[in-house]
Amino acid sequence: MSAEPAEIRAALEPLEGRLVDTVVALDFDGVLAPIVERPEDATALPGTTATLRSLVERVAQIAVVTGRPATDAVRLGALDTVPGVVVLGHYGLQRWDAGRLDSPDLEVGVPIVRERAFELAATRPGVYVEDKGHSVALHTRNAADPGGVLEDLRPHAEALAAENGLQLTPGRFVLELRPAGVDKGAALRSLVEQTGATAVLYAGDDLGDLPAVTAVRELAASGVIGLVVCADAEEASAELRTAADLVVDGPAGVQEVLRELATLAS
Ligand SMILES: O=P(O)(O)OC[C@H]1O[C@H](O[C@H]2O[C@H](CO)[C@@H](O)[C@H](O)[C@H]2O)[C@H](O)[C@@H](O)[C@@H]1O
Repeated sequence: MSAEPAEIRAALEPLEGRLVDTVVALDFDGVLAPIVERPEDATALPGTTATLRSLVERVAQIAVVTGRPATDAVRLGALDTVPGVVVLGHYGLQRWDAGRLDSPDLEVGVPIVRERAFELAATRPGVYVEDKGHSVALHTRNAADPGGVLEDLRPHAEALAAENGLQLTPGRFVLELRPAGVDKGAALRSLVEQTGATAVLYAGDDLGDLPAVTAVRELAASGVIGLVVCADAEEASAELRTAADLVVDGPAGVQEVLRELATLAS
């Protein structure tokens, strides 16, 4: 059940008077953009960029932290219309900032995995391969039995990841094969360190967001005020929902939180 406005206000209270020292980190799919059947059709909920613009100069940093390639999230979210926002793509592997993209070289295992992913999809109707350059995602949302096909694919994906030095990250009807050694938790810790922030708000919805939740809790031990928001929906991670301080109704609920945040004193 989504938080009432009074509950949102109460949760944000510890950030009153310290906006300027707060990092606001937001997942993209399911948090800024409603979930849709085809990844390429995702787009930020109307009002997102206006809401981000109203906040961006008042906080230490707004970052979109996503499993997408950074430039995909920028394009789908029109994030280049929000000066000051940074986008950490591929779970923190890439950084996009003011039109400049920092991205490492491709992992050697990725081309092999890509080829094999297309083979696995060819024999499973409805399975879609998202070629993300640095990673490969097998989507089952449009299969007749999305959960069943995901479980059928899982051991193949696990073996492929292990054989090619990659990491398997499951998500909402998706299995992602991606470079190991990066996650949203490490990305968030770096952001807080770089900005010297004393508070952090993180909003997520899926399994790939859990390392960021751990980071928020660990940062609290060193005095950084943390608030975790779960953008809820039928498919949101139950673990994330339980771990969150505030549960709101999908991207519309996240926008409500951000609008309320913008009313706080700096
Ligand atoms: O970290 P995120 O920004 O949440 O990205 C995670 C993955 O999201 C995308 O897939 C999900 O959204 C799709 C569009 O709504 C949906 O069709 C799919 O079922 C979801 O799993 C994206 O396609 C992946 O590349 C991201 O890694």
